[in-house]
Amino acid sequence: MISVEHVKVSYGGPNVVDDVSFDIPAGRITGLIGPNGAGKTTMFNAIAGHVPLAGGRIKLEGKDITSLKPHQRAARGLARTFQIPHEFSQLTVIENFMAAAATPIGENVFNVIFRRGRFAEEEEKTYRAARDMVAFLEIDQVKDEKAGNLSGGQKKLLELGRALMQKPKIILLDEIGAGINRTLLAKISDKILLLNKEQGLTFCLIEHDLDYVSKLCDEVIVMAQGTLLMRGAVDEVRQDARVIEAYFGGGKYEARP
Ligand SMILES: Nc1ncnc2c1ncn2[C@@H]1O[C@H](COP(=O)(O)OP(=O)(O)OP(=O)(O)O)[C@@H](O)[C@H]1O
Repeated sequence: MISVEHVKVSYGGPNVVDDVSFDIPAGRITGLIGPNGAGKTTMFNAIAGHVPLAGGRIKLEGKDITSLKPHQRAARGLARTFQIPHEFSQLTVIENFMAAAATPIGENVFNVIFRRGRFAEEEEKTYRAARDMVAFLEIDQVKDEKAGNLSGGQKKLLELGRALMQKPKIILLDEIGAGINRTLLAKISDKILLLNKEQGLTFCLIEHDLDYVSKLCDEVIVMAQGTLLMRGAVDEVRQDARVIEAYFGGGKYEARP
């Protein structure tokens, strides 16, 4: 689905991602793990087009997307969530979902003036899709709440819903489970597994809790200090001496309390 080929990224100084190559296979849930500062979010930024590459290329379904802007990559089916949710805080949950929907028909003047009927029809369709998303995520009680007033966990659900409204083929989830309680965490994993199994949606997720990763992911890619350390099944990776050294600093792994 995604091929990362010899990617390098620099924020002005030395490369923080340095010659990294891996594939994210279609229809699977792949984890991207590694210690703080390993370059995981930077890699997501590179894949989604939020930072320029200092070298290498990114392919989506075999096509080179390296020169495409983020919205062009989104139009080809690539969605992402952010570690710090990017909601429109003054809009309600429903409005946030509508704003995130793929290619609203009313976006240019021609459509607004000459295709009013069609515009209303599309808007109604988008509204229905937004309502369906509220139902899918089971957040009916906050659907008319301004996004800025939601709890941290509810914002994570909103972030997932906004990505899903783009009708993507692949979603990059950046620490969707961070800082939320176990009940909500379980709910989010159920949704991810359902979307993967029933719709074949591809996921790549960054997450620090390896127990959580092992429940969701078929395979994990491990980064450390801007490089690719290894990839494999979670249990295999967990026992690898290089990973223990890099990821856990040689210490014992502590599960989420
Ligand atoms: N906008 C930026 N400008 C300059 N340096 C940055 C920027 N963003 C990240 N970095 C640096 O790039 C390196 C990789 O950071 P990145 O956030 O990609 O790591 P990470 O693996 O996602 O870490 P974490 O698990 O803590 O989120 C770090 O040394 C970080 O300080």
